[in-house]
Amino acid sequence: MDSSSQTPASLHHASSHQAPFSVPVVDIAAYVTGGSPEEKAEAAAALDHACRTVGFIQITGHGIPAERFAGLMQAMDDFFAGPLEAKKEYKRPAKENRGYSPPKTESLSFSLGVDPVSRMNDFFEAYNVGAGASDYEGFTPSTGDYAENTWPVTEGFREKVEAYFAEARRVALNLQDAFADALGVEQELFRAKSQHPINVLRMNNYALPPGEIELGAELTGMGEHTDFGFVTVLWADQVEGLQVLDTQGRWHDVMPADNALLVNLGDIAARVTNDQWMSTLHRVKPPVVNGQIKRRRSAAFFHDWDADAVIETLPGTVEASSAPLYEPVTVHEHIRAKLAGSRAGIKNTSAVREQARVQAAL
Ligand SMILES: O=C(O)CCC(=O)C(=O)O
Ligand SMILES: [Fe+2]
Repeated sequence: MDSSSQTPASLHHASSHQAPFSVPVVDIAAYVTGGSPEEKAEAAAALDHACRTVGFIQITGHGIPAERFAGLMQAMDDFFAGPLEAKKEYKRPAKENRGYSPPKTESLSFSLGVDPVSRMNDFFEAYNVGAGASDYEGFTPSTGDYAENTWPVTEGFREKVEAYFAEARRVALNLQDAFADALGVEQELFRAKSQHPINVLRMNNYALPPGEIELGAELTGMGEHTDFGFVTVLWADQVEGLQVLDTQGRWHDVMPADNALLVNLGDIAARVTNDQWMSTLHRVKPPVVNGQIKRRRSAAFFHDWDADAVIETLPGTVEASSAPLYEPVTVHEHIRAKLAGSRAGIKNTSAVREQARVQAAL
């Protein structure tokens, strides 16, 4: 998998005695097209191994047709190419997590309560869409996690993005069933927590206009963070920039293999498994070539469960002799604390375990 996962040369000497870092490739077709019990068991075992050791996976057999990806990329290109002032028309209050986020208005490391290394906000710009209350029939939310979307006038944007959103959501649900099998719990247990899931698609554009880069400055596309939810389905350009922290505290560049989607676990998965599965720290530092950022795009679909679902350890994940590592918390409370950090600059003080891992990184 040389082309999909590389260790920067400067890290080779430090890690030469360890197994090389790679993000496992798992074919999930059995869960997409209804494979045999044996095929499902094989995929579930491979997912379980990846979730215990890396927390990032590359999935093939996801069943998303090429034209859905092409549509998503086109929609992103058409919108982000517009002038900043026009894009700012689509800004929404931070707590709604919808619409346009201009460059340098968010700081993901604050979601962990960690100061950004550069003391500057992250330079990505993003457009967020998500499940609104009206998407769930007969549902009246008691929290503000289900804001309706704002759609830009960009021609075709809404249709293309909605079409991709539906596919990514389906993949997240296929994975959720596979994860239940991998953990040896009833699929119904996770489905019951996903009656009206907080689902968000964040389309990220890492690009800075020429002249905005101070060479030598510590530029961060997106600061180190763990994702907040259960599972993230991540489409990304095959351009370097995404870096993932391994269990030894070292960062590694990760690029998706041809036709693969990246998948990573979020905090909910780590909390319900009492950290047997990993909510892996990651960040984005796109390469600077000839004084210019090499443009990179990504689209992260977050499947975050219902706002009122309680995040607590699954049966069998806490040994009789040990205690749960996290207090039970609702999805709403957990997501609020993280978003207040990244989008409103209020340091999250409830991410003690994740914070310690960032600080231990080399
Ligand atoms: O751009 C990427 O590859 C990662 C994006 C990401 O981590 C996120 O949106 O949470
Ligand atoms: Fe992320």
